[in-house]
Amino acid sequence: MKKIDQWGLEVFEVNQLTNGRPLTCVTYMILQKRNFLETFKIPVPTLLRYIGTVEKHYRKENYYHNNIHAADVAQSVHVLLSSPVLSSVFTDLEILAAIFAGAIHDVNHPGLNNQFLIQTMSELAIIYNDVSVLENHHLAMAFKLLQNDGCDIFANLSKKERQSLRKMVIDMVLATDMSKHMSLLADLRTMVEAHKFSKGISLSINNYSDRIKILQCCVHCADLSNPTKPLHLYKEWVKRVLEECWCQGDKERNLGLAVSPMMDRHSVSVEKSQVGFIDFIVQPLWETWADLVYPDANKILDALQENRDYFNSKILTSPSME
Ligand SMILES: COc1ccc(C2=NN(C3CCN(C(=O)CN4C(=O)CC(C)(C)CC4=O)CC3)C(=O)[C@@H]3CC=CC[C@H]23)cc1OC
Ligand SMILES: [Mg+2]
Ligand SMILES: [Zn+2]
Repeated sequence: MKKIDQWGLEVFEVNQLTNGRPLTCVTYMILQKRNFLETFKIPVPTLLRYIGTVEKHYRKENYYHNNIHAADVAQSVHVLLSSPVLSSVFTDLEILAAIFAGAIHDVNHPGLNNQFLIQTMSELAIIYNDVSVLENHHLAMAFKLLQNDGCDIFANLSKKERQSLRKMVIDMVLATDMSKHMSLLADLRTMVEAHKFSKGISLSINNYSDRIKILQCCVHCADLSNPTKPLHLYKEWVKRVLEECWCQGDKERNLGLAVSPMMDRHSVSVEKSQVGFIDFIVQPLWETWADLVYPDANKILDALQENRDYFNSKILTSPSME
């Protein structure tokens, strides 16, 4: 577990070693490492009870949106916020909020996307009026579980700290809704451009909207970090996300609903969709993040490029083999 600070933690091995409790283990290690248990007076039994309950509310039957993905995102947030360029930019409370957001950001995910829940007028879509249905559900569940006996890990924070943490966590998890991706990226680009003119001056951002923007992007980057990880991990995530998408596609087909492109096991080209996902979504976001924390994310950008080239080389070249 000394790898808790490294990009590319063997999170599937951690899952094996912890008998299926990687989220509890990773979250405990990170908070311990950052001395947050002392700083925020979080009793270990309370942390283990709460995060253990959260872990149980991730659906193990999901191939992708499960507790391993949550552990992966929480740990990735931890590494991103350890970036030297960002050292002394964020307060301990902001970092605690971001790690917590990463840990709970997909809790109780049904393995179906917002579009499906809305189209089938599911209970969740009715509750949240079709607006960021999943993301609202993850947040409500996470904060509800805090009220379980002996689970309030934030009991020893001041009222003001609790309110601030809650607002930041809500803003970060709502920003993991992919429908917010383009506007989030545009805002980040604007900030990076503005920061370039203050070259050399360390990232000094003193208004909430800029600070939360960077934290939102940090969690969003972590949520879209699969293609930036060592290839063997990335390939495992591709297998899992496709399995989960294809299950949804099967449900859509059986319900006579239109099957979205990536969800159709009979038509999707795995390699093509990964190259497209990287070119249109992942690379633009990570390029901008890497600009913000230059040069700290250069190795991550290189790994992304290598992984893109790998999948691109696997695309069947001769058209006849389409
Ligand atoms: C490891 O591979 C993946 C991991 C996670 C995801 C997720 N996908 N999405 C959406 C992202 C936006 N989106 C697409 O871009 C689908 N798509 C196209 O529409 C055409 C294209 C750009 C050429 C290729 C392409 O990928 C739909 C799916 C989510 O909302 C999930 C939940 C939150 C974060 C990411 C996650 C996708 C992966 O491989 C595609
Ligand atoms: Mg999500
Ligand atoms: Zn996620």
